[in-house]
Amino acid sequence: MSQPSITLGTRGSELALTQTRMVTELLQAAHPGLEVVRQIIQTSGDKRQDLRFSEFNAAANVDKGIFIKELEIALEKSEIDAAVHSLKDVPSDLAAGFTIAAVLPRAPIEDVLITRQPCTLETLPQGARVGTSSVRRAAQLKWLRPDVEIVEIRGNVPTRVKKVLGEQPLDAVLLAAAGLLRLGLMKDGQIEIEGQTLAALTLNPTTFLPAAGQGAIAIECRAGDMATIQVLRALNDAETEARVTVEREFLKLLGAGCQTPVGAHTWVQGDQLTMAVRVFNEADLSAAPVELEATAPLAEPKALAADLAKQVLR
Ligand SMILES: NCc1[nH]cc(CCC(=O)O)c1CC(=O)O
Repeated sequence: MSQPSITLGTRGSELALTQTRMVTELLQAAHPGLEVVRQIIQTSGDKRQDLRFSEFNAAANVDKGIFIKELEIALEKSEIDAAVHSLKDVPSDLAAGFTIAAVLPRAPIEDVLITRQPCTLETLPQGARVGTSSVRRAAQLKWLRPDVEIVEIRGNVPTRVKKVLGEQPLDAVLLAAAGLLRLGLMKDGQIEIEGQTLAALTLNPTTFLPAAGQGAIAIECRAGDMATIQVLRALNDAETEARVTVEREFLKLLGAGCQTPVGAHTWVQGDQLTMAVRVFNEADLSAAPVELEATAPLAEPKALAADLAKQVLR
């Protein structure tokens, strides 16, 4: 009898490979004897790391799934059975014919402020130069600290961390805690990189709102592939699923992509799900954001998203 097997597609970045290793181990634990094969696929997002931030955002706006399109093509051709993604990078309006079969238990959702000396958003030096590749982070930081200068940075996570080192260093960079933790770069409020120690302040998600889906790993497959869906479903975390469903549904109802300046923070208390959102005006990032919060039964994440989206669009 041939051994059952599943082929996982992934991007080739260190973070993507780490996340795929996590999925592989969880699949093998849930299904003893299952063979898990890995296939690395380069995406157009990986090829465009040389583009400037604004050009990249323009490209990403036209083509929302810049980090996932090639993986979906491989799924369509049955070259892979499932694709492992950072959910944050997956468009909220998933292409037809695909489904997110499982989301892993969520990692910390917060953003992190990385500096050479310990520092907060309040004590960042006047006029500090801060690197980010996210309009959501840029808009929120400018809102809290109008004096800072946002510097567009690109590249993978370690490359971005290193922007606070070297010859003309930035004063700070902002990155997701999840990626730093998964890469083993951050521990006890510090980052160790190239023999240097940096300060890493985890930002309170009620003050600095994370991206929808931040910290969640999603596994996507063909919507009609029931055998694969069943295998993947064993890894799904119900609470994470409810939270990311409301966050992503909210983005979708706003017609927003991964580059839209929207922060969303969700939490679960008993059988109640709450979401706080902060929505900036894409055409005028310096305008005051709309800030709202609402609660609904945990079992009705889409109703909660619709309620908040209606209020924002009003
Ligand atoms: N867009 C890049 C990206 N996609 C997912 C993560 C981190 C891991 C996560 O949020 O799940 C990152 C890097 C970052 O924003 O710091």
